[in-house]
Amino acid sequence: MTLLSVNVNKIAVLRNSRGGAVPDVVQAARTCLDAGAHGITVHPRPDARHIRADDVRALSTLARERDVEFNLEGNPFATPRAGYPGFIALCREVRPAQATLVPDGDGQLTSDHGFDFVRDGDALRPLVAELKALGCRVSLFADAHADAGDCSIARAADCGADRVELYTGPYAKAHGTGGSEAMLARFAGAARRAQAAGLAVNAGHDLDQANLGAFLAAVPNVLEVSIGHALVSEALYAGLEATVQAYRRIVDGVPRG
Ligand SMILES: CC(=O)[C@@H](O)[C@H](O)COP(=O)(O)O
Ligand SMILES: NCC(=O)COP(=O)(O)O
Repeated sequence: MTLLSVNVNKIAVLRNSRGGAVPDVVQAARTCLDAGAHGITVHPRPDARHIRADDVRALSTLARERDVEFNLEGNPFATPRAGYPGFIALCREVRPAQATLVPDGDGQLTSDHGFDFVRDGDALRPLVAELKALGCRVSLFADAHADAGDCSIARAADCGADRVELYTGPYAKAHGTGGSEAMLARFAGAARRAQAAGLAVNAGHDLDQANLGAFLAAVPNVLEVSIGHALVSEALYAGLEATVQAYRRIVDGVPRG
């Protein structure tokens, strides 16, 4: 079974564009949960361009009230600054059910790569251990490399992680082109290598209603997808409740009518 975690970053983008409190990020998250989302994801960034520390606290409270998973994503190596206490500090404070570590540069437009587990392993290991001691499940953002070479995804297990989140941007880009089948085979291989190393598999980035079904059909045992940009965009046309319900039908494997 694949769980749907809705990323509400983009609700905060809209709110911040006017500097007020509308739209309400917590109300949007509540609507998603009421519509069937299994959890909520946010990825606060050091420049606080969308989700802010206070949003993290409020959404964490909502997730606890609703007994659903709160997935906090971010770069554990980003420098804290005014308004951004740092990813690990936020995890210490709110203890998310899942902490997903992502190797983004501070000014990056969006996430576009996973960890290099050979290079980053020694730095990740103590952070993963601390997060697990806090009670968080730990997932590491990972590329689906074409082969099982030195940067093999299986090395995420040596860092102590519970899961990897496959960075699905390259698949989304290839979807609908001639390269889609090869890309799906690449992701299925990466998932199998991770699972063989004892890691469970999540996936996310640029997944949408058009590409999600084929991904889940081809890649074995994806436990969770986190989806934000496309879902919030599609909700502009169809409404948030109906859009979340449409994603639920896809992750639940309900054939499209
Ligand atoms: C790790 C990942 O793929 C998402 O968290 C994505 O980066 C969302 O971040 P933005 O909403 O800032 O693009
Ligand atoms: N981890 C991926 C995520 O939370 C949402 O990514 P996107 O759907 O906004 O690209």
